[in-house]
Amino acid sequence: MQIRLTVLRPRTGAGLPAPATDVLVTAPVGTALGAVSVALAGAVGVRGPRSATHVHLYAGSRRIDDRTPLGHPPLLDGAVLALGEPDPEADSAPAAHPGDDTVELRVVGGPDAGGVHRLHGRQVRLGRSSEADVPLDDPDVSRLHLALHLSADGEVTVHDLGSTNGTALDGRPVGAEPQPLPEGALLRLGESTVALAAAPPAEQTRPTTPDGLGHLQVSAPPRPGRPPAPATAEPEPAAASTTGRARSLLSRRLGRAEGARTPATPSADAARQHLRARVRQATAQRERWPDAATLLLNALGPGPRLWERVPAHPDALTLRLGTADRPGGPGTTPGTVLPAVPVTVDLQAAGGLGLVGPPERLHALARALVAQLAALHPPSGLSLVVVSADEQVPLEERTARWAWSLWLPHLRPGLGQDCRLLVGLDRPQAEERLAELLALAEHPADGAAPPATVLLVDGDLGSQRAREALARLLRMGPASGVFTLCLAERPGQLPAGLGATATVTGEVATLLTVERPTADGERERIEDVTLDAVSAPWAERLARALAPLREAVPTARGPLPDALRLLDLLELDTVTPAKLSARWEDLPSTTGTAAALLGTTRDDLCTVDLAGPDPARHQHLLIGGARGAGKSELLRTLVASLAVGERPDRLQVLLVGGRDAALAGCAELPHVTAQLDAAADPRRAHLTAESLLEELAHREELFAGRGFTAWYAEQVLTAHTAAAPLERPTGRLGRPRGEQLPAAPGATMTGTSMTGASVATVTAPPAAALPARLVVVVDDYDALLAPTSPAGRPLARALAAAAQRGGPLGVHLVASTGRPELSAGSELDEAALWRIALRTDHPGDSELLVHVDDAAALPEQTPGRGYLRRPDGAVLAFQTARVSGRIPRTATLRPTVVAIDPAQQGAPPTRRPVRELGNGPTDLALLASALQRAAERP
Ligand SMILES: Nc1ncnc2c1ncn2[C@@H]1O[C@H](COP(=O)(O)OP(=O)(O)OP(=O)(O)O)[C@@H](O)[C@H]1O
Repeated sequence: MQIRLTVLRPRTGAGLPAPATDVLVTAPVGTALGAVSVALAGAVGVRGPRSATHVHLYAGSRRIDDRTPLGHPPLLDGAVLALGEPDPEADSAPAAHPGDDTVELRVVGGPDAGGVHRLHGRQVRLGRSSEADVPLDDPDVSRLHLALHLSADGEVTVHDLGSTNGTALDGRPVGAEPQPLPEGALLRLGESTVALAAAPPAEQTRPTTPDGLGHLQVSAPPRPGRPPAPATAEPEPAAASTTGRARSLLSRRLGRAEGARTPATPSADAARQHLRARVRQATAQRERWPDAATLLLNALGPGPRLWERVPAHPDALTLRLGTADRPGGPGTTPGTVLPAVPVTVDLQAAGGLGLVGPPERLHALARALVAQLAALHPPSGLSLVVVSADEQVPLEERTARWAWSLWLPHLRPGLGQDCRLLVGLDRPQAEERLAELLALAEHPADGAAPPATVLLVDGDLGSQRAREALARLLRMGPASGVFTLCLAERPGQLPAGLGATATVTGEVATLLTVERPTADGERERIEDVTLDAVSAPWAERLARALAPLREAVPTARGPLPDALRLLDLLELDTVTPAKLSARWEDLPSTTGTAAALLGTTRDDLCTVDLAGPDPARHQHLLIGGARGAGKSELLRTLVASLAVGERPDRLQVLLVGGRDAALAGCAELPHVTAQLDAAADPRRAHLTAESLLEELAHREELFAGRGFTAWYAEQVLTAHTAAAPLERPTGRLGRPRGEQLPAAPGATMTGTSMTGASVATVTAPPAAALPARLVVVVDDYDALLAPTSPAGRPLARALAAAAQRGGPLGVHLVASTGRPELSAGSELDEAALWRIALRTDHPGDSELLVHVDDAAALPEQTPGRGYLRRPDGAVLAFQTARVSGRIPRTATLRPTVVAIDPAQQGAPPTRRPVRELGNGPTDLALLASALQRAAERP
């Protein structure tokens, strides 16, 4: 396990910020904080204490117990630990505890947006000065600009403190006389907009589950769709505006809205309707394009809107740049203006966006945009790449500027990029990032569309090579899947090919002029947009809130992972007999299952269900692929996964191995009744073939025309009814513990005839138990079919019979073939409704297997990648999860704490010579041992 933490050194003087160091902690799962606390103190230069008991670490204002395991809350990725004293910043943290009744003041727009302030006390002053209770970094705001009063009964009033530029409440000027400030009303001071809101209710917080590895799994985002427009009160008509600079500021927003608010409508009713439509539209637009404060609250919660913009979302990749007075839509009087509604740019339409202006303001705007992308789009649907390699700016400054973004989970490389994070903070890193993006856009890994990436380029790229790569990406446009945000001081410094621009204007650089494409292919220019900008500490707070969050489903779109661990997918990182038997306990008692989790598709987990959904149809699986494509590993993954999913008395596995004893590792699973090497032991092959045929005949007789599922359910029901009056504790099938179900004559095949003397592990079901579902797994099926395989021929005939008659009887075949042309036309080929093509040598092989030729284009470097054809005809690309790997190296190493150099995060990481332990147990061995013990539990 690896987590990134920040350690704060005790302050050296009052008012001075605590010096901070970011560290990478590498430790086995379950390591307690105490094991690394001395090293954490050492990382910030505090040496001396030899024992953990002398090192006190705090998360916020709370001391952390030394026994807290690393990777569990609060020791999650991105956490800040204060050494020796509570975190001095902890009290100023906004809204970490939703659900109480307090009122919040949110800064919803302007050059210092995003703030969320809990209102405490009777009077709260807002202003530019540090003396203000809510300081705002807005040049148009006076030092002490306005005051809010909170009465004991919860009423809030506002009055201006004699500010230079005035205050406006929903368009009406506010003077020295206190006016009620209702929730949701927009209060304007300078270029900033603030609003009162109730703290979000606790039930709006999305559930999270710690994974023990430093992350919190967040449940899937809501389905794509737009949030409904909330009901709002009608505003009062606006009054006249004020004088001087105040007039110039307010009239820009209010004057035009003013004029529009006196429509010549035929009746008062119609006027009211138009006014209602205007309010509804403005509110709906503000909801749809959330402000920075809403984003922060959703990251901290995490709230319902976190990562809502999955790729299919109608607003995916559309950025809110600021707010302006914009024309009303249908239902409002012509000429109506919606005040202070978001102005957006759709990156999918524009391809790229150029941002021009003075660096400081530009970076604050860029922070708001990157934070917005990260809070609204899940990392599986969007990756972010930050490149800041302009050699005119010192490396330290570039690094400090973008250090906050390094906490965003969207910067983690997911496609084998040679770096720790997707950043380019010097020339070689920038060249590498651009080359990677170009390669991905021009040669997508497996023929699929490249994943969406937003590339932020801050200033010049530092080299001709990188500039050329960017120019090629921009020429490709949205088809490249890369959407670029370019920052420049002057328009002439922007590269060609950006479809939209936003230029910072205004006396104090708080406005934007936006040029963007319209839906009908024209260009549109919008002036006087009050830009949304956020401070660096705000952006870091949001990024740290996102740092530990992970989507509950490992992949939701786009690239398939290069490698996956089955135990991770099964959420069995630490696999114990108790966990396994708990899963079996939860199984339904009527019909056995035969579902195997194989890996992930682009959207979801990849599962094969041999028992459903139509049990009357033959449910077999045929797997084909070239040498080294990953067939044997896929079989092992399938068998391991079947075993986790069903108890050994209800699902049994017969292994028929091919060359290389590829299935040997599975023989230890308690579900495996026999393992046979047909070529090495022709006699047993013969006996096995006979037993299989007998078993089919026996089941046909026993079930008397019914299917396995129906018959099984009936037997369980009968046993359950018979057992009920006994009032004894019942077992998992509903039968009294220790009692047998009614004898099923002949139902002994799995315990006797199919299990031979030379079997590695035999776990027989209780005598006379119900016949279990039987999965016959055959590696190298084509070898059995070959005319040179006399030993295999009887077995091949029995397998053919199982293919034709077995499905409804609960006997399923899973077979792999390296020569699809040999297995083509066989009974199994005819009957298999589930089909997989891993990488094939020829398109024709892929066609034979999954009826599309795509598997021939799969790369050799990613064994286990393939296409699954489901019984409904859908064909999905997937990556097989691995079960024969050894436990990750970090799982057994001594814990280490290493300082992180942010400037090197984009450089190739130092290679470890061995990625897995050479002689530790494989995941399969760990799983088999835990399954055996689970099977022995009463
Ligand atoms: N899903 C996977 N993830 C990562 N590596 C894999 C995966 N599947 C297979 N490999 C690796 O690829 C190599 C070949 O895998 P495997 O033996 O399963 O292929 P095969 O198709 O059975 O080959 P052959 O036909 O030669 O027996 C092995 O080194 C294995 O570790």
